[in-house]
Amino acid sequence: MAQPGVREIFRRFWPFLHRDRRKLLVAAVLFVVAAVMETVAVWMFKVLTDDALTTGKLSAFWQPGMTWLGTAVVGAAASFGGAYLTSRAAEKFLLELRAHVFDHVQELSPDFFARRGTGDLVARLSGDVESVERLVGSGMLETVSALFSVVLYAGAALYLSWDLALLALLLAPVFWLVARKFSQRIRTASRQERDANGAISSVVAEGIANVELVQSCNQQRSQGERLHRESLRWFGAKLAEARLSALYAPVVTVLETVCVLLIIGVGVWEISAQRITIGGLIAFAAYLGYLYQPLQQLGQITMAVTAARAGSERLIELMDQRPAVADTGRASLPARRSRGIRFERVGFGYPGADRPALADFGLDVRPGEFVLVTGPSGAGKSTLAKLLLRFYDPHAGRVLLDDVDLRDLPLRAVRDSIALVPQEVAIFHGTVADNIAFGAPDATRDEIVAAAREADADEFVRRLPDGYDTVIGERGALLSGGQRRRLSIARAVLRRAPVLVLDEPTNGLDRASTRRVVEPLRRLARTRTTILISHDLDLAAEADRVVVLDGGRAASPPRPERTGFAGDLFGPDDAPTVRLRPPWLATLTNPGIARGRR
Ligand SMILES: Nc1ncnc2c1ncn2[C@@H]1O[C@H](COP(=O)(O)OP(=O)(O)OP(=O)(O)O)[C@@H](O)[C@H]1O
Repeated sequence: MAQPGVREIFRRFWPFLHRDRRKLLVAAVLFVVAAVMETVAVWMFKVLTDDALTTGKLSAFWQPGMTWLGTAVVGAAASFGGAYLTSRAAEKFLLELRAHVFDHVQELSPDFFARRGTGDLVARLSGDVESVERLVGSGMLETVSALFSVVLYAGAALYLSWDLALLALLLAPVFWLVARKFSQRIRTASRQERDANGAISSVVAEGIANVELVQSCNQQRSQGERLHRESLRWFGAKLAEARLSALYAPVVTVLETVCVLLIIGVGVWEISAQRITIGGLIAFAAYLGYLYQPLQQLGQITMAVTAARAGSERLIELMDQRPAVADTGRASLPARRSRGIRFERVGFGYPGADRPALADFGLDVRPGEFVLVTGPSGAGKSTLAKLLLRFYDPHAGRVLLDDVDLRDLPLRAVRDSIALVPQEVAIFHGTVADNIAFGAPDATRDEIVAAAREADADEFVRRLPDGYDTVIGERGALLSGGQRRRLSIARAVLRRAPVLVLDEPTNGLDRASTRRVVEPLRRLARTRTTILISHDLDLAAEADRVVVLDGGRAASPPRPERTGFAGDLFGPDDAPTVRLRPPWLATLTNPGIARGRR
């Protein structure tokens, strides 16, 4: 994507300022008033010099002196009001833009986040948002104020001495050229700095998230080196940016001094020819001094534009990402305790993947049924859950909830109907109670405790130092794997959804922990439609039916009765059951062991 121009930046981001446009207008008027007051104040200084100072007449002092004081007070008030209103609008712009981008990002599919570093997204929501504000909010007003100041001061200078003023204005393009040169270089450095900054945040965020893996593999040094590499890249770009920014002000100051000296020299000659008074020349020099400041500001606005173009490019890229699913369905579901689910010849492939994750897949789960979905790694089991929660839409076929296509339902209704216990248990920094109530923030403490009981989590929670008020660190580092799972199940229970989907809830747990997860599951499944995704064949005995997925297709026919898994899948010893047994199962177990469990 090409960097957007200023017009495009305003088109995209003005809506976030639109509500404050009146305040911005008032601020602009106040800045103009302040500039007018400055102009009048300098003029009063000229009058004082010529009428009172050079003549020594006190009577000539009062009127211009009081006028000067009055303009100073009004100018100060206008300046304060303008600055305050600008800051207020600017901060609100930041709040609204950040909230909008964050809300938008939250609607994107999980796949989007898998392809991007967290740090990069954080950088876009902080530095990039601010760089856009510095142009669209405060930058715009500064430009208005600087332009008015230039017109007023230049007008007053022209009025005092048009030939001196012309000489000064002829020198102005020098400043413009210098600003242009600098801004081009700063643009490159700014973009590089932002990219490197995003990469640093990603390395740090990943390092912290995966600290156990890093330590167990003794990879601290390589992670440190990764950070060092990105830091060096950032350091180089930041230094280049700092060098250019730091050089810009002194270069302008030297140029300014040369110009002022040149003008004073010519001014002395004008005085000798009596074309200007001494007060007039001093006021002229003052206007010139005042003039260079807004000119300098205009130069800096060029830099703000440069930074905003780089920042807005990255923000617009984010804002233009379309969610994988459209929330346009308006159908409604009948009120019911449990719901049926049907996958009808579903085909789906992830963006960029070379083969489909699901192909011509069919599955009919009756209301209240408990289905175990099993199969080898990569068979498409988690994809089923993702389609069911509408993180994605199928490319072919339909997924139905109570005979209604998910696409015809509002997203909220779909997700309110289905509680997911994901493979990776997400824990937020907060108390145990907050974590359980994440999907149902209005739940009372009694409801939270009841959900924890149902998930067999109550006992271990009560043993924690502050019970339900114990703050568990980010990612639940204080809890065991099994405890985290039970917490996640309690969270799903509290949502009281008619469908429960569990993705590998016993993965990585020992027998005792598995039992403590399975027990509550058995109870929960009695009152809900349940889909349990698992490699664990021991769980088959809990289910009404077992569905085997292989390569994105159903590999075994579904069975209607609740008779247990082992016998169903393998049949009696002498039956030709190997046909039903996918190759990966043959290495896992044998019929004798499987039946022995029952
Ligand atoms: N975000 C993604 N982008 C591209 N391909 C993906 C993505 N997620 C999964 N896949 C691919 O889709 C296929 C099905 O993945 P899925 O996660 O559904 O398998 P699974 O049966 O749940 O595996 P496991 O038991 O290991 O969790 C795999 O080939 C996987 O590599």
